[in-house]
Amino acid sequence: HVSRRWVQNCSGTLFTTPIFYVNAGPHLGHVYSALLADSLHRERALRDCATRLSTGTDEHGLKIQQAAEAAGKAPYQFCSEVSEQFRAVFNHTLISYTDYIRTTEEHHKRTVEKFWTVLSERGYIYKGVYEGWYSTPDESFLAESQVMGIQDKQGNVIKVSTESGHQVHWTKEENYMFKLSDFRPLLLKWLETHKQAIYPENFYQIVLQWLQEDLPDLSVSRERSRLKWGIPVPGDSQQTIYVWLDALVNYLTVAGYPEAHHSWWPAVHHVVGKDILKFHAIYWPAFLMAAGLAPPDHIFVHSHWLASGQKMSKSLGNVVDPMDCCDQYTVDGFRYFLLRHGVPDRDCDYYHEKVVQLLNAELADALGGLLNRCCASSINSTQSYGFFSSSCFPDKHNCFDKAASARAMEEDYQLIEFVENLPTEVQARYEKCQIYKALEAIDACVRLTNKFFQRHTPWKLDSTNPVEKLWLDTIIYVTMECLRTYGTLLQPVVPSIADKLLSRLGVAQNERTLKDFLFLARYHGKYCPFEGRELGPDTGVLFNRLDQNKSRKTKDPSIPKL
Ligand SMILES: Nc1ncnc2c1ncn2[C@@H]1O[C@H](COP(=O)(O)OP(=O)(O)OP(=O)(O)O)[C@@H](O)[C@H]1O
Repeated sequence: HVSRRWVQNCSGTLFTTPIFYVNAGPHLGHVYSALLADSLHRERALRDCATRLSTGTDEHGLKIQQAAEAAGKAPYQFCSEVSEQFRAVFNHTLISYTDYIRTTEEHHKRTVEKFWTVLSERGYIYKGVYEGWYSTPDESFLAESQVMGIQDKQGNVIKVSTESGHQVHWTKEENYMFKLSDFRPLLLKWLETHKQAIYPENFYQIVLQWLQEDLPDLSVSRERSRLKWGIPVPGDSQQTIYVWLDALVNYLTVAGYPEAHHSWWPAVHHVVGKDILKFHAIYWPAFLMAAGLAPPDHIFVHSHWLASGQKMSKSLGNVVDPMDCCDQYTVDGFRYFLLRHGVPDRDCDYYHEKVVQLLNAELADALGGLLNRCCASSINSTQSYGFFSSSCFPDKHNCFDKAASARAMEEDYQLIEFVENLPTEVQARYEKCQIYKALEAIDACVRLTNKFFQRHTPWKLDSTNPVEKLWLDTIIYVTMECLRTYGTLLQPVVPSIADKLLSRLGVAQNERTLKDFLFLARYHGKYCPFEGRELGPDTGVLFNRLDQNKSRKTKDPSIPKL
């Protein structure tokens, strides 16, 4: 049975978002990463599994040092202000984080120092002279194969990173190096034996490809004279720990390393954008192996939101403000759109018309319309959950039950089969971080339920006739059971809408988990606590239709303010 399977599979999981670099405020892309992790975390909680969600801010490095200088602020004050902006946006968009970490916190510094010391004591760090190309915006040294020459606006030939396009400069300095080159065989073995470690599959293949290429040792410190805003190397105050090593260790800080991480490590699921795949899928597992720890269980990678065909990014300045989106579409509407339309394995274009069209079709018309119809007092005169009649809807597998009064049709049996399987399908989609597919499956069922309602034209049934009343009550009960399933499954994505829907159906807070979820109990000859229950009092619209032109006019920056 479905619910038994869930309990068996249940173990504690720590979901993480990337920690966000505070050289500028949050945009839609950051919220998307956080939302994916948030709904994975909420879905686990719905199955009564132990789960945590961590997010936070990455606050060291040259870019922050420079951004703070430009803003005329002390680095820590600058970081605190931007970190608070991220926290405010995550609170507003209902990201249910359990841990919010800042890399400037003392306990994180201690974890990084400890982690560095372990790497050093195990012989994976040595001092060397590094000479090569350096990209300040990317905080990375690059091999010759990773740079190319282009002409700048003045016609001078400059070198840029082939991956990010940022200018690079020839740099020579004494650094601590990490023996990354030692780890190629171990990383390959890990990926061979953990084919689901990096998901979706196309990113797994990309990482395998990288491992066929040159894997030089990695510089993991910078001269303190150049980079002051960072954690000093233990025992060498002239060097600062590389910001990426510092940032990645945040996951261990949250897990409680070095004393208390065992109950959460390696049951970790990182959600990351594809731009930081190499750091998470090569450097991070190698650091962990060097420290004698296992790599994380899963790395879920997602692609980018584009604005007019280009990656939405703070350096390009083409970002969409998540707060504006929440104003226009409501928080739940915005969450639904990003998770329903965002496909992790390929980039997605973001534009207003698409959001309005999707939300009107799926949340307002299909889901909201269905709820309205079965709660309308013209059809549901007793304002209740309905009653099930097995003579109208006999058990398909029990031929003795088939009575002359049976009204259910073949398509109705198909509907209940689809809805019955929906929780399992949704769970399978979540396990692969295919939330858009989970939502697609729910939407397909919502549409089938609308058809069921339409097919039987309950508004034509005479409720004063006892025989017709039995069938009318059954139609309402079946529709409500379907809606209860959708409301329960939608909680990780649209928590407020799901709450409104379930409250309207009279489903109590403690009846909303998936642990003992049973669909259509009465059809299976079991007791159903919801049958005949009075509906909740909130008759408000589930999701108001959006006006395509209106929202656009108020938010289009090309329209000058009067
Ligand atoms: N356009 C985007 N689409 C989806 N996710 C994004 C996008 N931009 C950023 N992210 C998420 O936020 C993380 C951190 O991004 P970052 O802070 O580097 O933002 P950015 O706007 O890309 O900055 P920069 O322009 O300086 O590279 C990414 O790894 C990814 O998880």
